[in-house]
Amino acid sequence: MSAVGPVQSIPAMKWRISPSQAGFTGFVIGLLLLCLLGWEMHKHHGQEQHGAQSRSVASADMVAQWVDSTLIASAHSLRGIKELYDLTQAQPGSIDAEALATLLVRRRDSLEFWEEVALVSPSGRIVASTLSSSLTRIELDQHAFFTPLLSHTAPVLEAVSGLYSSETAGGELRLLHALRLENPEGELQGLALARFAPSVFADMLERLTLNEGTSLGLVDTTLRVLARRAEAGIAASMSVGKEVRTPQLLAFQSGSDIRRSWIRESPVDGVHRLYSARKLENAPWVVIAGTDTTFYLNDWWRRFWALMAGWLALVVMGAVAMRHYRHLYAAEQELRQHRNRLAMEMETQLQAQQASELEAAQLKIAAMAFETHLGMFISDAENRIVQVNATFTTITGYAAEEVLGYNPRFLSSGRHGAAFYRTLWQRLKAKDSWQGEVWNRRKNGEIYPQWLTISVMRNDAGAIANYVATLSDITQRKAAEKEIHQLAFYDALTGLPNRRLLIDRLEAALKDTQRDGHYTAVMFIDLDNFKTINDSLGHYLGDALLQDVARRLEQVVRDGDTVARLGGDEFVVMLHELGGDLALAAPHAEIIANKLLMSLMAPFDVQEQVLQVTGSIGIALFTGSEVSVSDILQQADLAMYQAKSAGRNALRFFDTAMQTAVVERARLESDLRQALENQEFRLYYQSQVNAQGVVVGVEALLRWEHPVRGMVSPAEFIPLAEENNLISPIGAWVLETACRQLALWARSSATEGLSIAVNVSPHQFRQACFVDEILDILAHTGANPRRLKLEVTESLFMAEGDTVRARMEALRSEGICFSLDDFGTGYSSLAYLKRLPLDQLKIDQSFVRDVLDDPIDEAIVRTVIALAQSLELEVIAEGVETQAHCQWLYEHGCMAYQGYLFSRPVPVGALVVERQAACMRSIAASAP
Ligand SMILES: Nc1nc2c(ncn2[C@@H]2O[C@H](COP(=O)(O)O[C@H]3[C@@H](O)[C@H](n4cnc5c(=O)[nH]c(N)nc54)O[C@@H]3COP(=O)(O)O)[C@@H](O)[C@H]2O)c(=O)[nH]1
Repeated sequence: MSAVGPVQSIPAMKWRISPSQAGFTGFVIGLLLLCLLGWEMHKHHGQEQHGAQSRSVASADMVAQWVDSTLIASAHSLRGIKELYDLTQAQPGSIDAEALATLLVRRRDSLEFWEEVALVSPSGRIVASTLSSSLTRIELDQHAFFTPLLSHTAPVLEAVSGLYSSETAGGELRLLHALRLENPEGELQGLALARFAPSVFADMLERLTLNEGTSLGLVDTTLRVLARRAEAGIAASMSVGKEVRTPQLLAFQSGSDIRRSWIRESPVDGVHRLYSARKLENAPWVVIAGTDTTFYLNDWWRRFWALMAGWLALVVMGAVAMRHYRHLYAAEQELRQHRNRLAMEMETQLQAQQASELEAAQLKIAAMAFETHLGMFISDAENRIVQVNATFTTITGYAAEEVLGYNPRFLSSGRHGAAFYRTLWQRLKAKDSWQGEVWNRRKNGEIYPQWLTISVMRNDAGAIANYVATLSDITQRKAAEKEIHQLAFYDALTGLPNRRLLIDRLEAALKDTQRDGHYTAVMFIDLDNFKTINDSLGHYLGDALLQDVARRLEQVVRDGDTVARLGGDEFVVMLHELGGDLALAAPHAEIIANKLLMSLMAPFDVQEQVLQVTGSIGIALFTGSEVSVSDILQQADLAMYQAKSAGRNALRFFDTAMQTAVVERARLESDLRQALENQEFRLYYQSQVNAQGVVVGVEALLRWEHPVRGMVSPAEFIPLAEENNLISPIGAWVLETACRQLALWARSSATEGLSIAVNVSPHQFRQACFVDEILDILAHTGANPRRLKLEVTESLFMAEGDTVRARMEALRSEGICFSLDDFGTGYSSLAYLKRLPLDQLKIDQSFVRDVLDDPIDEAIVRTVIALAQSLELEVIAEGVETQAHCQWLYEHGCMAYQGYLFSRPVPVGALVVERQAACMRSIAASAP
């Protein structure tokens, strides 16, 4: 029995499409789907390209800003030179070429990348320069670069050259930065020129972290590479000078656009890149940043192949369905005569099957789209998570089963307050979408930044059905931004704000003071003996010391104040809001400056070395006045030099007299260089007597007979000579003269027993050839080494160790004696008294002066005498001016004296070597 009812003949199937129609329809759907995918991929390609372009534009902008800031610093220093030049013009004859050259050297050394600077007259004559070669002129008219600077009509005031081969740099490629010098009428006075190597930009690029496939380059006007760096690890300096002339670069250079991007093969390494070029503001150069196209299209290709695979799967399934359909259709044809009900049932089944297959295929595509490189999660209307993708798990560390059903708030880091989330929800509900930066917490507790996009999905009735959130981890981008900021505005060694950030803050402070009338103080700090430490103990230790100094300075000032490092051992402290009353602001600044000096004076324990440094501070105060930032820094700089001249470890406020003093000092320095050659030095002698009044020796004291100023005190010119490395030739002259005198005295019985004490500066002693030089002088003068005494000061023993001791012992073995000068004024360590081969302690005159009135000085002198006795050293007191002083010293065990009581320092002809019997007799008589 058949289970089916009577079979009805199936009417001709007017309502159902034929297999060919279905095939055509499937083909059209497939094609439409393909177009949809094509459109989507095209859009995504555009987004990727846009993203890569934005990144390369940002890199080019950052490097351009950086290079510009370097050129601004250079221009700033050139203007400083111009001001110097203006000063010489305002006071003709106030400063000669040599003094000017000395100031140029100081200027050049203040900017690390400057190699040489020069002042050139309009005719090309070198007025002053830091060049050590004998170059006297530059043929300005033979170099097109100088033409616009020298023009009389609409001249260019400042210019930077392209690469050129510098003769004075041994034919190496160099760059020039030039500033036109004009008088107030705008007439050409000359040029200030600074030469520097393109490697400054290569060094900058080396410091950047490059992403995979990226390149950075800087080209000059002739499209030659100044510096280039590609991610492949080629050093930034390797392609310098190479020409990179491409049609795109030429068109961009001649056009008016500031930025432009294009895609092409690299003329340097052949890599296909998207390039973004950017013109500089301060030089006719171009910065080019490139991104490898294969790198940034990586994701795009992955997504393309995934969608294509989905589409192919759908096509295959459609084909299978079609085949099935054709069979059914044939079967239907055969069963046309069967009952309609049976036919209807079969058709219903067929439709249901088709629908479920199509639904399955669609779900598969949706699932594939969900698995993108972005983290995604979907939550329901109550904001409970219903689905997450694999990237979500990668970013947050949470697997799907750990988060399903939970409110996403468990991801919060706690960094955003309630107001942040309130605003987020208000915007989301009003606009159905929100995006922004959010700090969230990973499963491992790490807090990280992410870019979050939330979209609202509504049902047909308009009610919220789901929230779809996409998130990307932007930790690396943030780190890169931070690194760029750190490099651009902070000193790499100490982490302090650099010159650029300091100038920004000074400009802001200037505006603030104009508004609120409060005073701001700028303090220029220079370490007094840093160069010596750096040269003798090495740069590594010097760097560590600078880091410690930076920390100490920071500890003294308030959080809102600024401590910056300009380079080398130069620091600047800026104190804000010192009030509107100068009478209060100045003392306040002075108190802080004294605290800064004190903080530097405490010993530094650097890599197991105990170092002693001091600083000199120059202070400039300003409020809403007409001064510029550069004026303020210059004023503080001048005041700092004043503090140095005042004996270091001191502070000075800026005043206009300083400017004159600086010029004066430069002139003295220049004269000092000529003094030896002009035979202006004289050696004076001051007698040293024993307790019987017998003159046992003399101290040789240097005098400078200046042709205009008369006698200049050694206290004034010895520090200057030490600073300018003139102390060695001067010291050698003193030793030579003293030894000749010893040899002369040896010929007479009245003077043969006299010794001469010669002052030796630590700088002189530290010269590697010092011992050989003395032995040579002794040999050719024929002086008896046993009559030569070298007076050294405690500062020689600071951080010197075994070298000093070895040299002292070498000289001691020849019979030369050592006296420790100014004893008690330094840190008077017993350790070196025991270790070093000393013969005599010299009590400083500052203690002797007040020994009768000041109990502290009295105690110090007693202690020094006792110390000398216990160490079996001789002791001599200097500055003995009265008989009372001499008597006190005699009674307390000091048996040798030097001072005005016996003789002032006099030329050798006026020296009295007979016994000073009168004063000693009365002392000995009254002694207990
Ligand atoms: N490296 C070198 N330093 C030198 C040399 N010659 C001198 N100097 C140092 O210069 C400083 C100043 O020296 P000067 O002005 O010569 O003063 C010396 C004496 O004139 C002075 N003195 C001596 N007796 C008295 C006195 O009774 N009263 C008084 N008020 N002053 C007196 O003291 C100075 C001696 O100094 P010292 O060397 O510490 O014994 C000075 O530091 C010199 O060292 C040189 O050739 N090389």
